[in-house]
Amino acid sequence: MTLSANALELPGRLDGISLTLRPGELTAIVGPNGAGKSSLLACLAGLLDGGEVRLDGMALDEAHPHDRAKAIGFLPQTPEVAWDVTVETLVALGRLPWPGAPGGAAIEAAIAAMDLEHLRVRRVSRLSGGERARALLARVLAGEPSWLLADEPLANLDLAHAAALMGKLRKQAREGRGVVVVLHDLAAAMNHADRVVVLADGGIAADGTPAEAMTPDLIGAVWKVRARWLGEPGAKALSI
Ligand SMILES: Nc1ncnc2c1ncn2[C@@H]1O[C@H](COP(=O)(O)OP(=O)(O)OP(=O)(O)O)[C@@H](O)[C@H]1O
Repeated sequence: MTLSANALELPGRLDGISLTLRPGELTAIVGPNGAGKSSLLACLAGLLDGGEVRLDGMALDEAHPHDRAKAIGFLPQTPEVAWDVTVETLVALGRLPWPGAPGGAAIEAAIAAMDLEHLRVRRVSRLSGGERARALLARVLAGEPSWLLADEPLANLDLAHAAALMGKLRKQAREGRGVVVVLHDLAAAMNHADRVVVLADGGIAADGTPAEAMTPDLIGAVWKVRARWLGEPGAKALSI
């Protein structure tokens, strides 16, 4: 089930972006502030209309909203939680696209995957920023979507949870999901992604394996910094 975009256009935001994303891969979308990353992700999720997006050949805007919600799980950059429910209830809300279907196992798996067992009866208003981010991602995972689209999921996470989360997202991809994440941490993209799409000024500046897409020259041209990669494959750091 591929997810593809054809010549997406949003004035001042996206400038004719086409790409095909494949299941089983962790794709990182990177780029400077304002490059269009969130806009692209929202278009791929069917939440913003920038043109043609197809899920396995079918136009996303023709899919029933329930089917779309089952296929694509989306975690926005600043998710709102409308009700001050417990973590367990919040995660269970991820089963809404599946009315009547048993979801206990999926909810438990999502709670375990996000390391939330000890917080399950805690109300959302009493979580730290990082705990809340993990609970919100668990809600998306509980829906067992074929595609997982997350906008800056590392933003509030400490070092250990950020590394663990990238490992978990990679595992989701290895199990057959398509995983697409917007990241600012280029080292996380280098060490964990299968594919990196670099955006600049609403267009694609590079697209390939992390090493192909994020060369020091490309980073220099897009971010206007002199950078070099240090360390071994899988544990690289960016020196600026
Ligand atoms: N609702 C909107 N209407 C018009 N322009 C917008 C809107 N939201 C964002 N923009 C503009 O579109 C461009 C791309 O924004 P977008 O949020 O997609 O970038 P981004 O790469 O995700 O940035 P960041 O790294 O800062 O989150 C920016 O110039 C932004 O000011």
